[in-house]
Amino acid sequence: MSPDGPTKPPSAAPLSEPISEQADPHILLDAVSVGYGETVIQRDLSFGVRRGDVFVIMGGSGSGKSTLMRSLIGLLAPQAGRILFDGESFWDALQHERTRRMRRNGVMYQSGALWSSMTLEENVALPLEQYTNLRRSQIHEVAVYKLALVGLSAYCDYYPSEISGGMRKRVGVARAMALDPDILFFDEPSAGLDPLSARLLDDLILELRESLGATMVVVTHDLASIFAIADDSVFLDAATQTMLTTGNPRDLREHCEIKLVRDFLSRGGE
Ligand SMILES: Nc1ncnc2c1ncn2[C@@H]1O[C@H](COP(=O)(O)OP(=O)(O)OP(=O)(O)O)[C@@H](O)[C@H]1O
Repeated sequence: MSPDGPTKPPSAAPLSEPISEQADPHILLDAVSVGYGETVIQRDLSFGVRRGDVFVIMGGSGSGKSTLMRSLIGLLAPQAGRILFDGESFWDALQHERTRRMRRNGVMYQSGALWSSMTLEENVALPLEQYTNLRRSQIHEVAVYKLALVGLSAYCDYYPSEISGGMRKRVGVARAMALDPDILFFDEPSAGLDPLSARLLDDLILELRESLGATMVVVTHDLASIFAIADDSVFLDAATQTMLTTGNPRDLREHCEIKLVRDFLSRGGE
């Protein structure tokens, strides 16, 4: 195997091997393939996400990051393999168990995905109204609290069109946290943001990890974000349609034996 070639992924090991070094991973992928219909986008994905880590799914455009994300958040069944949360196989579970699990996973979508006709508070309250039996006054309290966590308590009555793109993303984070998830998924959080707003969102992700202790899974190809927030990562490759490596991105930038990964993490300039 050439150290520079995108050949067999060094860490795509069977379940019985190195992944077990991670005691009690929060999320575990075991030989997962994802794609659409007969078309495979990524195959043989085997890695663990440690509890409380910020874990980044990275790779070039079209490598399948969002596709993998869809399988992790319950929108797209994998073509093969297992995805385990707390040791339980998500896609093998009964529908009502899957639904219960999905409620424990918060998702922040790329656009923020807010309802334009609702105030920020109403947007954050929506999952509480849908999935809990809380009284109206309690829902109000929780929604205001979540907006305060993302620094927007003064904007509860604003509409999405009245705030900036960075603030809308924060509302998306507040809504993703509404049901006190123990895993938070972020799809391209910095997309469309200026560098300063993107940096503030990175800071927010780290603050929330500290204060909530949640596990964060982030899809991004923004290098500044990757180095700012990631404890651990997986690199997906479009050409070989599989993962090339896992690890802390700073370590990978310096020491990864695969040139493609080093080039990606240093913008091609070493
Ligand atoms: N609904 C779909 N049906 C069929 N193919 C799809 C669908 N969505 C995405 N694809 C294809 O899957 C491949 C991976 O796309 P995906 O969006 O997962 O990549 P990505 O790494 O997230 O890309 P980017 O960084 O550009 O957002 C692409 O070739 C894309 O055309």
